[in-house]
Formats: sequence, structure tokens, C-alpha cells
Amino acid sequence: MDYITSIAIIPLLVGCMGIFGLFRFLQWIRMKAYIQDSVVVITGATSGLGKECAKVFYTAGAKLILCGRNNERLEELIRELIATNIKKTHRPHAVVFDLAESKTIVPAANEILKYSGHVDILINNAGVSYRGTIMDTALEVDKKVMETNYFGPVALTKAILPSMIEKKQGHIVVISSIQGKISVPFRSAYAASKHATQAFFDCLRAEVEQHDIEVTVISPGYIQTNLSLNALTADGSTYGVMDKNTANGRSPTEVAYAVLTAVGKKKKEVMVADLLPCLAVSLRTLFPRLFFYIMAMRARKERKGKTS
Ligand SMILES: NC(=O)C1=CN([C@@H]2O[C@H](COP(=O)(O)OP(=O)(O)OC[C@H]3O[C@@H](n4cnc5c(N)ncnc54)[C@H](OP(=O)(O)O)[C@@H]3O)[C@@H](O)[C@H]2O)C=CC1
Ligand SMILES: CCCCCCCCCCCCCCCC(=O)OCC(=O)COP(=O)(O)O
Repeated sequence: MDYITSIAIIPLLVGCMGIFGLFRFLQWIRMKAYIQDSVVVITGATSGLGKECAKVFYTAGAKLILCGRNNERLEELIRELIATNIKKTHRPHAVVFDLAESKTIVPAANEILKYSGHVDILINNAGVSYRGTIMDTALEVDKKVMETNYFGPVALTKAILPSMIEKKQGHIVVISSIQGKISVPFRSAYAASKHATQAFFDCLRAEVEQHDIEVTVISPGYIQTNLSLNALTADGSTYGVMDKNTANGRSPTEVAYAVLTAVGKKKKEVMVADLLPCLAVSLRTLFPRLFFYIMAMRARKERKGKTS
């Protein structure tokens, strides 16, 4: 590179970096303004990803409505958030209901709307996983997983949506999973509930675009939470094991920041996962036969591991 070229390239590079930095800064300001003072409802706030989302959205200045089944744990989280002494925040509010009990959802949505007047961002995070073979699993278990992960979020979304449409503003977020895009053996009920979730919220996105309502589907890979400990098994009992994949997953704080960023940037969907699960999603689309073969091998290996 001659002297003339280098003196022309250096200011160009510095200029590009400056423009990029300015762009990122403006994006950050816009994200902050979007979250600050917004009414944000988070389901499943008592543990794992929901609890970490509560922390990051609280720090970003949101007016939180935290939902869960256990009032004591929600109040404990609220005390924990208030104790962080962050400036310009709002006292979070707890709403207790069970997503698997369909009759509790409309009253809960009414309680939320009565308290806050409206909802800016609804984060459908709560969920339960499952371990078992299709042959051994009681239909009641399939239904319970579906009620919690699919019908519950659908009912809550439908109950909140009219108020968003009236305001011509709102953002609906759902925490799906990589298993909303690919199915792995011995997760039938869970993968089915997450595939249904992906489909429903993709339809919703298209239908509510006319009302300026955003829909974000987040598909994480493994996260270090209690998901496997709380998973249901074939007979409906709790699995109670911390799986290796879960223990080695991403930190829930990291994933909660990814949720905040996706919401702030109004992303339509994001996968928050390592390279292998992302490649597996592409493999399922591009080379389905190879993907099915790998899954069958995986099932065979896992079955062998259990019997030996
Ligand atoms: N951990 C992982 O590897 C991954 C998780 N996800 C998804 O992330 C979301 C959060 O799960 P995660 O934090 O990992 O797991 P946790 O088990 O730690 O948290 C699940 C949350 O959902 C709540 N919940 C479960 N059942 C119900 C119900 N019937 N009614 C109301 N709330 C309920 C739980 O409440 P309670 O305390 O009362 O049980 C808890 O707050 C789920 O949708 C999950 O599918 C997606 C990909 C990977
Ligand atoms: C071009 C080469 C591609 C090679 C692809 C090989 C396929 C490897 C299979 C990978 C499977 C990844 C599964 C990921 C599952 C996942 O991340 O699930 C997240 C969850 O929801 C976890 O819930 P769980 O209850 O199952 O712990």
C-alpha cells in the first residue's frame, strides 16, 4: 500500500467506526426510551429466565407486573428488586394465577389491566418441560404441558390484546425454544407445545401488524435454570434431575439481556443458542432425511443408556 492510499484509508476507517458507534449509541437511546416507564408483564417470574428478565427490565426502568403461582416468591423478588436501589424505577406488582387453569386467566388479565390501565409489553415466559416416551406418557401429561406452554399464553394474550388494539400500541413476546423449531426424541409434549407456540405467534404477528402491535418469538437453547428439575415425566410426576445440558447451558442473565435487546430492537424472532442447535434447525429444513436419521440415532443411544 503506498503512502497516498494509506492516508486516504485511515480517515475512511475512522469515519466508518465513528458512524457505526453513533448508530449503536442512537439505537441504545431508542431502546432505553422504549423500555423506560413501559408497563411490562412477565409470566413465570418466580424463577429462572423470568426472574432474570424481571431484573433486567426493572433496571431498564419498566413498570413491572410479575406473574406466578406463588405469591410469597413473587413478593420476595419484589423486595429483592427494590433493595437494589436503582434510580428512576417503579414498584413492581404481583399477580398470582396458574396458566394451566384456564378459568383463572381472564380474571388475572382483568386484574392486570385494572392495576395498570394498559400493557405495553407482555412477556409470555412461563413454561414446563417434559421427559418421556410417547408410548408410556399419559394423555393428561400431554394436555398439562400444552395447557401451560400453549393454551395459557394464548388465553392471556387474547385477554390483553383488545386493550392493545384499542391503544394501537403493544408488544407481545413469547419465550419458545429451539424445540419450537426442531423436535428431539423423548420431548414430544414439550416440543409439540413449542412448535404450536411458534405457529400461533407467527400468525398473530401477521394479523396485528395493521394495529402497530409487535410480536417477538424468542427461541433459546439450553439455559441454566430449574427447567429440567421441574419437568413432568410420563406419569405426571416431577423429573427432579438437573440435566447436564441444562447445567451447561447459557446463564439466565445473558439470555435475559438477549430478550431485552430483542424487545428493544422490536425483533420479529431470535434464536439465542449455540452453533450446533442453530445448525440443527437449518439441517431440519435443508436435509430433513439426514436430520431424522440423526434424531433416530440419538433416540437409540439414549434408550441404550437407560437400559444398560
Ligand atoms: N432452561 C432452558 O434450557 C430453556 C428454557 N426455555 C423456556 O424458558 C421459559 C422459562 O423457563 P426456565 O426459566 O428455564 O424454567 P424454570 O422452571 O426455572 O421456570 C419456569 C417458570 O414458569 C412457571 N410456571 C410453570 N408452570 C406454570 C403454570 N402452570 N402457571 C404459571 N406459571 C408456571 C414457574 O413457576 P413456579 O415457580 O410456580 O413453578 C417458573 O416461574 C420456559 O418457557 C421454557 O420453556 C426455552 C429454552 C431453553
Ligand atoms: C451441518 C451439520 C449440522 C449438525 C447438526 C447435528 C444435530 C445435532 C442435534 C442437536 C440437537 C440440539 C437440541 C437443542 C435443544 C434445545 O436447545 O432445547 C432447549 C430447551 O428448550 C431445553 O429444554 P429441555 O427440557 O429439553 O432441557
